[in-house]
Amino acid sequence: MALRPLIAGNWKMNLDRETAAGLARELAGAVAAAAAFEMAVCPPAPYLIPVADAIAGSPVGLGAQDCHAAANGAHTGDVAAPMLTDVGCTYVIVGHSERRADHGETDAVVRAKAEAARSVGLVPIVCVGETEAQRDAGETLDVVGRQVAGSIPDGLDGTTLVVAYEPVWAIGTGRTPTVDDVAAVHAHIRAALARKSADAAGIRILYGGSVKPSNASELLAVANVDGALVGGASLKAADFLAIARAV
Ligand SMILES: O=C(CO)COP(=O)(O)O
Repeated sequence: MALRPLIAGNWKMNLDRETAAGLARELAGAVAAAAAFEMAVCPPAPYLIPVADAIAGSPVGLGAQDCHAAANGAHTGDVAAPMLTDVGCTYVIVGHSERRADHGETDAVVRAKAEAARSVGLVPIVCVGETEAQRDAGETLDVVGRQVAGSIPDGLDGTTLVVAYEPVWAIGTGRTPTVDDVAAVHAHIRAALARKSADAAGIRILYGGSVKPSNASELLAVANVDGALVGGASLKAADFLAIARAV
């Protein structure tokens, strides 16, 4: 991998205040600034501030799991991108398949969120990935290509965006695509990014979906895989660190 890999933990709707801060403290104490990887954690919104405190002064970065497309206003229950920078976030996940499914987020909505994030200097981690039915129908590259085209802003200046390829059927299931399949999709995403940015080669493309210590080194070694977006295995410090150290 030519780019410095990003190992990001998506804690989803898990942990409580104490365990979240404890996990963050453990990671902060274990990661050196000169590590071969960059690490970030994405806790639930109420725990962003205690986690920010726990990782202060460490190389571990902070990300949120979603943001609204508007900078403020009458959007009960939502969180705006400027609020996330205000509490110390550098990343925000947008368009996770769980939000696309639970909240009906379309490519256009995801793109607006990515634009809102970038406008305040947050790096969006834009998620794409096919369902099992789409894979079985041989539609994976079409689906992912369409999602990249629709969810990622045009005319990207620079590399202040990350893409995460997360096959829906691989999330939380223990199943992963073959390394050849991962390579094919990541190459396809790289080509699609080249239509968005002159810096496509510098945009990190993460793989996500059942990444664990036992499969991390083989997945992270695939061409155009520039890190991982980890769910379940990011909730245990030892497992998440083992994944990061597999780069
Ligand atoms: O959805 C994911 C990360 O965003 C992946 O989750 P798992 O690692 O639990 O499969």
